Amino acid sequence: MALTVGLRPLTRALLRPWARVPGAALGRPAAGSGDGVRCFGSPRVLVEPDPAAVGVAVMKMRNPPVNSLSLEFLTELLISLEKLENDKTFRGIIITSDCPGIFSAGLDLLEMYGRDPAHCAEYWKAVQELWLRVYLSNLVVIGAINGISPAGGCLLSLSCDYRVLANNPKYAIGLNETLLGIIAPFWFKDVLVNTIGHRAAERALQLGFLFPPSDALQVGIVDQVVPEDQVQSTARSVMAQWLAIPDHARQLTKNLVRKPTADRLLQQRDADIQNFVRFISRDSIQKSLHVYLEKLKQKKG
Ligand SMILES: CC/C=C\C/C=C\C/C=C/CCC/C=C/C(=O)SCCNC(=O)CCNC(=O)[C@H](O)C(C)(C)COP(=O)(O)OP(=O)(O)OC[C@H]1O[C@@H](n2cnc3c(N)ncnc32)[C@H](O)[C@@H]1OP(=O)(O)O
Repeated sequence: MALTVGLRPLTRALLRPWARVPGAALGRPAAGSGDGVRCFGSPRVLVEPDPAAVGVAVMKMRNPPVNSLSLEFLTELLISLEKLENDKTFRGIIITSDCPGIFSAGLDLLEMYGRDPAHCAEYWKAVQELWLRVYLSNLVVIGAINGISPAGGCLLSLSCDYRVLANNPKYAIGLNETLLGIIAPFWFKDVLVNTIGHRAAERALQLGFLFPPSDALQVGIVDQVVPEDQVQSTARSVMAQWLAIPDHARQLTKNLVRKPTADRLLQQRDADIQNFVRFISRDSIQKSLHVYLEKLKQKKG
């Protein structure tokens, strides 16, 4: 899937061979990777082969303070995912967070507030790309959700094949866009409907539900809820179960199930980008984003 077509110089520069990142070349321990484990990645994404599971990589999101999906962060995630897809030694990825208490705060609001249409278009293209890359990945992708996961963070989780959520009442998950005065795009909606059903999705989307773990399990937005210190080990054991299936058969089946949903976006990516730019540029929407960003600041007292 072409990554750099139509992206501006900034993003193409970020997509340059990731090995440019000091100490993060495949085979050399990246800064802070501790015991020399062979890993790679970039400033905001650390990818470590799982020492206890052959063919499994753990992708740690580390864009403090809240793993908000900025353009740079999206680009680094895309680069890491592409490298894993192209490295045939890997069959599965566990996606998790290195930011305490937060899986991902979703799309970076500052990429959509006060930005020109060209930037919004570039940003939305990267958001589309991340979803398509995860949702259609040939790898087994398991979300080890160790923090709160609103909106874009929920979409990332829903795009995994399986979701393990830590049993901490603060770690709510959901597509809460209406609480911000915006809406979830059709492909966010489609993934939620596919996961929890039409009526539950309709209600959750309109009310901007953020489901605490027990409710998230009950409605089906996550597959398992476990004590916080068992999230990674549970993700690893589920991965082993999924990797026991022959890759080719599993990949063809995943594609059979997911391609119709992905095609709805693939067939209208440019129109979706234009719709997003028109929508997000509305004065009323910019005002909503401003009010929401102010609320976040006031919350800190
Ligand atoms: C007709 C329609 C046609 C077409 C429509 C087509 C498309 C429309 C599509 C529009 C876009 C929709 C899709 C949007 C998806 C999204 O993801 S929007 C983002 C949603 N995210 C949230 O609501 C989460 C907001 N954040 C929080 O609730 C909290 O920060 C937290 C619970 C995640 C963490 O709380 P704390 O630990 O207390 O941390 P703080 O709140 O103090 O935050 C620290 C710091 O980070 C900043 N920040 C937090 N979240 C974001 C974010 N998402 N983006 C940018 N920045 C964020 C926060 O402001 C603080 O900043 P500082 O004050 O420290 O500078």
